[in-house]
Amino acid sequence: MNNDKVRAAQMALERIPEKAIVGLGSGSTATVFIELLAKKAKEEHMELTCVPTSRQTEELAASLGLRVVDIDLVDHIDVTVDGADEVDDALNGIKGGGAALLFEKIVAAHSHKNIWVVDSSKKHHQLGHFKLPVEVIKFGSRHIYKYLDRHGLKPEYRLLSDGHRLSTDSDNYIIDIDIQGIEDLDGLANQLKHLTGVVEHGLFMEICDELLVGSTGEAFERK
Ligand SMILES: O=C[C@H](O)[C@H](O)[C@H](O)COP(=O)(O)O
Repeated sequence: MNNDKVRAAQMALERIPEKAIVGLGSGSTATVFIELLAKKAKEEHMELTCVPTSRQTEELAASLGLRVVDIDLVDHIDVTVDGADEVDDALNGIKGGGAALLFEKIVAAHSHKNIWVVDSSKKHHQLGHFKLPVEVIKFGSRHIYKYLDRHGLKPEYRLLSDGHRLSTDSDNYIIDIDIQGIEDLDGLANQLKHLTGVVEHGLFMEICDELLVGSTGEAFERK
């Protein structure tokens, strides 16, 4: 197991109350957290209800004995622990490298606290090293692709290893775009949200409340 991920996950674990509704993120770092959480919950008889952010996370959490419920069955989520693909100094980030950005953003929006667990390679002064995932409805997606191309964003459909296009948990496509050098990310987020056929994008602005960096043991709170 990757030590940086374990350390970040352990730091997050300390922040989970004995009784809580917990949002479970997706990806490899979130997976480490879920495994540790399931172990601690069993050993310490924690009273947890968990809300997953992807089918994969749902299956994992249930298989480890965590109580998993649909987001619509809870009024709110106390704390969500998730990974990120890139984070800047203001704790804004890019997510969706594992194509789970839509459910992740919905769960985050209903969480009182959002904790991200990363290693220091994900931290950059400005976002754009990681391609920004944009989730689009399949119908007419080629037109969105062409729009993004015309705007110099170098779009690429996310493909599976067999060359077919990836389908998300909501049966949409992901188009990854290059946002290097773009300073007005709020403007970009707004522009993307207003494109008919775009379901969501992976820019998570002012969502992360606390960032835990496993490789250094540092914790940062959003100002
Ligand atoms: O869609 C996937 C999620 O946004 C993940 O949280 C993100 O890709 C980070 O994953 P990992 O911890 O595997 O680097």
